[in-house]
Amino acid sequence: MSSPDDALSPELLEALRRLAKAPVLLAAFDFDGTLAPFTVDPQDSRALPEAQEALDRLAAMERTHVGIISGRDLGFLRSVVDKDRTKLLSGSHGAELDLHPLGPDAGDTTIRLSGEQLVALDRAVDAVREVVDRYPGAKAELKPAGVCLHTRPMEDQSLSDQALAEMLGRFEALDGLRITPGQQVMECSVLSATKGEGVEALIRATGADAALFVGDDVTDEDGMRALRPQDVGLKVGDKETVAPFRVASPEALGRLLTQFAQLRADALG
Ligand SMILES: O=P(O)(O)OC[C@H]1O[C@H](O[C@H]2O[C@H](CO)[C@@H](O)[C@H](O)[C@H]2O)[C@H](O)[C@@H](O)[C@@H]1O
Repeated sequence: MSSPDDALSPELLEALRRLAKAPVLLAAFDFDGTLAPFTVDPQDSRALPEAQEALDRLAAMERTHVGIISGRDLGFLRSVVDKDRTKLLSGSHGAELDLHPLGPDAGDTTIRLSGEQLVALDRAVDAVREVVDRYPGAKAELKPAGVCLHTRPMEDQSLSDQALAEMLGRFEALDGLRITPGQQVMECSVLSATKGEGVEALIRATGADAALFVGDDVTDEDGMRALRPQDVGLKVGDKETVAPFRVASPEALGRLLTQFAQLRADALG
């Protein structure tokens, strides 16, 4: 069903029509807040059915690659958004790559931490656990190269802000961490990869003539900045962005993707 805030501007429609005609196309997406609305428990998060259907449809088309570039790890992405194993995956904010649709020699990247990085990660995990103990409702999420403090389950907004600020201070006092504030989350990684590297890796691996990248958060801006002049950046929501286009919500994106999949199908004939 369409909604009044869905009407695509003529400029966005024109950009999508142009992208749909690319000889080789990459359509790449952030996950949380973009394909999937936020949930209190990160494990419950799923792409909206309309968005998932459009991604699956696009990924089945010739000369069309679908990528997911997320802060989530590859295990989560495989089991939740790539069940049919047709998508290119960049996990852990660009640190992990799974390029299986391109064949076995496409150049996957897995995380191997040095002794020093493992020590830094242990210290970060301890710091998160200490903050979780002090703030009822706060939760830890462990990842292959990092750890997050989640405060969405906390009822008191000012306590949530306080927990996030305290977590930031604790991370800043430790060595070897890249800190990424997010949406009611404070995350750190012992690796320095960004979503810019994720976008570049997928463009390089697919040889895409043109790419679409869609994201909602601060970390997605690295991906937006990695786009080339012929590519299109699309922001979900109202946060600051370098992207030239916006949609209001994951729901609006799902509807746009249905239209975009049809444009691509028509262009491929
Ligand atoms: O790069 P993304 O795909 O956007 O992942 C960024 C982080 O998203 C997740 O946290 C966010 O979504 C949760 C589920 O909706 C929500 O509870 C939380 O408040 C959000 O910040 C995820 O849990 C993190 O690991 C990702 O790094």
